[in-house]
Amino acid sequence: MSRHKTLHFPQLFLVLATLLFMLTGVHAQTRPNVMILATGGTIAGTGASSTTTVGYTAATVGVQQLIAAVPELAKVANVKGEQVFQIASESMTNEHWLTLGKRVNTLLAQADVDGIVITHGTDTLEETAYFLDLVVKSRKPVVLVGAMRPSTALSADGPLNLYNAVLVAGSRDAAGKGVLVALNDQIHTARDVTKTNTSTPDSFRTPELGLVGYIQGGKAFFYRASTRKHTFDTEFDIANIAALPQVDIVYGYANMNTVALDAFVAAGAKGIIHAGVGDGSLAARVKPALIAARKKGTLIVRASRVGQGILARNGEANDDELDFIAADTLNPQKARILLMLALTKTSNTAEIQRMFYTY
Ligand SMILES: NC(=O)CC[C@H](N)C(=O)O
Repeated sequence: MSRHKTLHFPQLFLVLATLLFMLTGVHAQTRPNVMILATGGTIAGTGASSTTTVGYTAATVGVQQLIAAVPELAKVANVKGEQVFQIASESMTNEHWLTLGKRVNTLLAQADVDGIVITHGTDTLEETAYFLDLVVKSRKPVVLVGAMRPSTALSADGPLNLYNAVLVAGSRDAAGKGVLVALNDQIHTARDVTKTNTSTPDSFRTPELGLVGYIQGGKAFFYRASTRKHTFDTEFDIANIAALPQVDIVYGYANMNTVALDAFVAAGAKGIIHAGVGDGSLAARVKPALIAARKKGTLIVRASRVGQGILARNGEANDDELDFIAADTLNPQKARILLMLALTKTSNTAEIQRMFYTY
């Protein structure tokens, strides 16, 4: 005798209802919860006309308007917005970073937040990204995004960049990869990405070390990850930090003098990033001032203005003897961030050099 029973109406109804629920209700529930923290920049900028791509005003459009401009977001994530700041990113300060970092950590500790997108001006986007890469205590994705054209421009890049960033922040594959930067359909690591062009949409690049992924057809694809420690795996904790130590950058060039260096040291700089020419070479008339500053207690990190390559420790200067630190592959603006955070833990140069080879 057959064990099969005919499905009667109430059972059939239940099966159909369950199927319908799975196709609609459950789908909505499984969409990731992505928080968009808006800070300003060109992505929130407006110009006088649709052909204005320079000379516009940054940081005028609010986060709800940014979200409303991309209704497609609702299909890929449960998106909420929060206006953290409304500034052009050249005005970003250490205080803004501490506020933002603490807010990100608070949100990521919540079970109902799966990932965070931060909209940001592009000028210092790489710096904020690297700061967060060192202080965010979570494996959940954090993605920085900006735009090179204001929201009012023809072919504005902000809306698609935002959509892509939300996709990355909601992607399981992005978890544990550190803070990411997504613009122009590409995904980069915070540590290695840099702005390379004053105005074109392909400005964000990771020269030599390479991007880590692409966004295409509504999906993030990853091909590599950084070997450097980040986020959940760093020794830095800003929870109880109200201010960061003063660290400044002196730029190297032919005919360089010590005016800026002396002024920074006199103003109480705890550390100086020497953005030297070439492999971080020290001009004959600047070197004695750096040595004197170190003797007085200021930490000196040798970095390069070149933009690519390893800064060789004990190469252009005897760092062991002078008690200087080599920046490894960090550009000067990122070396400044690591030195500030390092100084919250120690002023031991060997320890700080270890950090520069770790993060
Ligand atoms: N493309 C941009 O976002 C640059 C605008 C502005 N200078 C900023 O960084 O916020």
